[in-house]
Amino acid sequence: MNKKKLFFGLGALAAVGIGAFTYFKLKDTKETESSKKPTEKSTKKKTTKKQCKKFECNAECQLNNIIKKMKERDPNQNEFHQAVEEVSKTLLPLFEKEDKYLSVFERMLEPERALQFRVPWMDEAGKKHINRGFRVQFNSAIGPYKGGLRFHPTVNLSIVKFLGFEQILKNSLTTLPMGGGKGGSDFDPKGKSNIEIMNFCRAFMSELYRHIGPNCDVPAGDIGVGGREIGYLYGMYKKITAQNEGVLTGKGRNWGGSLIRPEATGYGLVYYLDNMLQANNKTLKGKKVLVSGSGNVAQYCVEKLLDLGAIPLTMSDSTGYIFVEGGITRKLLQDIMTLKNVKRGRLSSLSKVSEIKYHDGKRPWGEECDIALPCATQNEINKEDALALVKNGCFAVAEGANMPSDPDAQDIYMKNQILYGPAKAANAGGVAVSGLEMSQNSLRMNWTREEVDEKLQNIMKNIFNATQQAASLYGKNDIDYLAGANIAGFIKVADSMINQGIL
Ligand SMILES: NC(=O)C1=CN([C@@H]2O[C@H](COP(=O)(O)OP(=O)(O)OC[C@H]3O[C@@H](n4cnc5c(N)ncnc54)[C@H](O)[C@@H]3O)[C@@H](O)[C@H]2O)C=CC1
Ligand SMILES: O=C(O)CCC(=O)C(=O)O
Repeated sequence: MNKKKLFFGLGALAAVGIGAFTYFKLKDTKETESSKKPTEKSTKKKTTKKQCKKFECNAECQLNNIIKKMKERDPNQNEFHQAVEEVSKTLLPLFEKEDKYLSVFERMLEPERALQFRVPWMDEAGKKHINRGFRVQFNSAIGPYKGGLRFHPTVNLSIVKFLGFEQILKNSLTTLPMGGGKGGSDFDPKGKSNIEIMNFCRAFMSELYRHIGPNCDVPAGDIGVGGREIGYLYGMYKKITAQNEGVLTGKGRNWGGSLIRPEATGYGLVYYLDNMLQANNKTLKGKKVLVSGSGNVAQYCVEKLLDLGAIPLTMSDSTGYIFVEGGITRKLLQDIMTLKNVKRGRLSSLSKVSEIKYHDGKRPWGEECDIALPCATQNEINKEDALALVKNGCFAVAEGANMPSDPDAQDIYMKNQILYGPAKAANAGGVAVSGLEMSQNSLRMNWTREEVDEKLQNIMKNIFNATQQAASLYGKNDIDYLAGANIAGFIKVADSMINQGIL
């Protein structure tokens, strides 16, 4: 190499170095200098794709870059992308006002820790099986990681990350000190014997135990994980560690559980709905309600609807739905609880009961109603379903399940001024009472049913108020509770992350 070329090469390297240093320095400064607000002019600047270069990039352009990078990093995680994109759209007005939050948001998209492990177990016939276990410890800015475990054949890293990401903001909304996490396995509990369920839970905990603890990470239930599974998981944790401590929630009431935890997600959903209706001069009494699902959340949602004088018309499972013209009665609900929780059977087995119409392979969203409460699983309401709801008179949707409405369905709610209670606000009652279970464990005390229920009602009221306030500050309109929930949940976590430095 001649001297001229060497000189030129060194010069170019130095220029790139100085450029990169200045860029990262600028990024750093944005995050730590929280008091510097952007000027009116800079927040209003519109960006075209052409303008999208490092130093001209406004909030929208920077956000697009963050989303692009996230997708490139994990191209196959569709559910996670969906959850993040929904949140990011609603946070843009906040980022435009306070650009310190952008880099925090970027950091928030990367889990603090994502664990994947082998779960080998044996069935009753002596056959060996291998499943995959996951625990994503997403964010601990405001407290120990907290969130459920899902056992379902569809579970993969994308599902666990979408659920864990939602959990960060949901837990923040509860006002309790809980970070976000989620876990599970692609194990399918359907058709397994009690002994097989126990074998699997023991195998799962024999790895998970080393990563969790009452001040570090506190799992609970979700789809396919109820009181029975929490019992087997807790028993194994105790056997390995010799510690009797609040490492899981949803425990049995005789061994550290909280009263009302089984009911909490369904009850909390109806409390949130009731607050949302009252704020819009409506009531629940006499309203016809479509409920999907027939598991933990759906069952107690129907129970609370009956308490408050509404008329639940439907319930469903993965093979179809039941419609009851005059409304599901307490007696029928009791039968469904026994069918699902004890016999572990299908709703189709009720098809011969005279007052029930069973619709095989369908979802309930085509029926006439006032209110829809999806309580089964993600993306169970699509564009066609949402259009059918609107056409058939539905004026409110509140989500018991996590992310049950796909983005098209959400757009339709918005365009038609449907009162929409998004999952991370409306179904936060479950994790809120899990937080109360943790408090009772720490205090070594048990609160009464009435005490816990009163706290749950207050928490759901506060969550509704927080989502309402943030909606009127940053939302597209005063009933944009989706934006309200995302923004109210995000600010608390983001401020805590900023306070704790770049970790
Ligand atoms: N258990 C809890 O405390 C909380 C649960 N959730 C969410 O609520 C939803 C329901 O959970 P759980 O009731 O706890 O579970 P679960 O296991 O008790 O019941 C799940 C229900 O969903 C139905 N289901 C599952 N996949 C389906 C599909 N593809 N199509 C139609 N129905 C289907 C099942 O048949 C069952 O009725 C999930 O989205 C979960 O993430 C949200 C907050 C807390
Ligand atoms: O109670 C908990 O920790 C779990 C609740 C949960 O998984 C959820 O809110 O989706």
